Amino acid sequence: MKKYNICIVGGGSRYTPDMLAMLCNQKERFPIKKLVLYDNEKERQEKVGKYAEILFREYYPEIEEIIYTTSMKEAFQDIDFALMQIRVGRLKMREMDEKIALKHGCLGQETCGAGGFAYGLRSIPAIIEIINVIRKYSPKCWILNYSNPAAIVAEATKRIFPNDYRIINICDMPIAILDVYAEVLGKKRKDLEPKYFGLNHFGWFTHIYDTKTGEDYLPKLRELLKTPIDVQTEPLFQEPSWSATFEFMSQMINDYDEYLPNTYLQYYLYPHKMLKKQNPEYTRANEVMDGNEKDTFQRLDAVLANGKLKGTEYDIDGSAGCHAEYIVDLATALANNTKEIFLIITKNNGTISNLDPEMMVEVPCRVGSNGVEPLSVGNIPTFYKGLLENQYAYESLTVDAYAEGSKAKALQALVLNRTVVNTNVAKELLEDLINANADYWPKMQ
Ligand SMILES: NC(=O)c1ccc[n+]([C@@H]2O[C@H](COP(=O)([O-])OP(=O)(O)OC[C@H]3O[C@@H](n4cnc5c(N)ncnc54)[C@H](O)[C@@H]3O)[C@@H](O)[C@H]2O)c1
Ligand SMILES: O=P(O)(O)OC[C@H]1O[C@H](O[C@H]2[C@H](O)[C@@H](O)[C@@H](O)O[C@@H]2CO)[C@H](O)[C@@H](O)[C@@H]1O
Ligand SMILES: [Mn+2]
Repeated sequence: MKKYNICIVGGGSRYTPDMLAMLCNQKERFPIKKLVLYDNEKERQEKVGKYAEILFREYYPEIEEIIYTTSMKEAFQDIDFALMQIRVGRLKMREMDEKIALKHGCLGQETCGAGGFAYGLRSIPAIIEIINVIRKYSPKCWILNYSNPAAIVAEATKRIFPNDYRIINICDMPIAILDVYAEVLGKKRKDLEPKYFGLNHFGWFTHIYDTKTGEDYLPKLRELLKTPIDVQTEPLFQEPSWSATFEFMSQMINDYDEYLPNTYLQYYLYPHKMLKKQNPEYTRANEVMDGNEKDTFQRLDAVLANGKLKGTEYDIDGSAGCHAEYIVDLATALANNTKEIFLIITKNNGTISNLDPEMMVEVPCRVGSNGVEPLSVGNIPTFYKGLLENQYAYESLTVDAYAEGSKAKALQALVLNRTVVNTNVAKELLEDLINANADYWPKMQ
């Protein structure tokens, strides 16, 4: 079986250690020859890189090469797959995004509203630069991007690299949702085939079919979910903010009599309610910094001190599968032309017939060695069409604001966002965001 050279871009991410463990557990179906970790922060990359060396020595001794580096030139030579998970400005800037929005009475969230807008304008230039360098050294490598805000990143990559079908933007939220609901149904995610339409973090499941019998479980699920659920075995439910998010699904399902919304719609359909739940002094970024990020790097320190994982509490033998396996599923579909179906962010081109062909929509796509092939959705009803056109106009204007360095377009984008709306608020918010992002954003006038 062919062995692949893979590069994790944002190799210092808090997700990387679990992703590496997952790659070790998946080596039979996705063998790796060379592993490269690339990050622009040396200290962080070194820590994860040293962890990778210990992990692979114990669980993947057959690997031929491990490189961790802050040099793009070194990182991107002869790569088959680049997995992109960068967070420009790290969690410190996420905290700024969330708190600045809240200061102006708007929702403070990583990818939605003013937070997602600010994050998008930081991500775009970094991602474009990285893709240009990858293409110089590995012209045919598959670039699997899940750096956020994926909707805005996807709109930018479509515009700058219009013919590059090897750039694929994907999000794991629908996968996490299906994992949770498969458990509610007493099934496995792979028993289910979803029909879905929307934009990233802004979409709806319309059917959830049994892959064998064709039965549509969505009506049954909607009934079950009208009462809040608690899926203790699901790791996400151990985090109060995620269990609250899933609990809130029942309100959305009770209020709307069709489909199954993506969890992120809570922010757009109930912005005032969500705003009231937020603490302007301690946001989700603080929870992640004090929780998952801290725990992850403490775990790495312990492994580096022990020099091993096997026989310690950090042993990965028998560890449960994780959502990140979808990346290997996707990579194997591309490499082996399996034609499996994934929800991907891709150019509409008539897939949703009554929406702009230019929109970057999130829809089921067949995936094979020639890339992604969206599956027809047809016309969508007026309510969804209106919401999606409004949200896409916001996303598109955000990319215009980047491309033209235009404050006017930035203001229009913010006003269109359902979590901002008010022009005077948007003007003040924009000034604060421009000042906070001076090191990252293009100059705007
Ligand atoms: N789409 C999805 O489904 C999904 C799911 C989870 C996380 N994410 C995204 O993955 C990314 C990583 O999240 P995280 O919480 O692990 O963040 P993190 O801060 O732990 O890690 C991000 C890493 O990116 C590095 N980085 C920042 N700018 C860079 C650049 N220009 N070049 C190279 N490296 C750079 C940072 O130094 C850091 O080590 C984020 O964009 C997050 O939103 C996406
Ligand atoms: O607030 P965070 O940083 O914990 O989460 C933000 C991300 O949330 C989604 O990702 C989930 C993912 O769906 C789930 O499978 C599991 O891996 O946890 C992730 C969050 O930790 C969302 O899809 C991402 O885009 C967000 O960045
Ligand atoms: Mn996502």
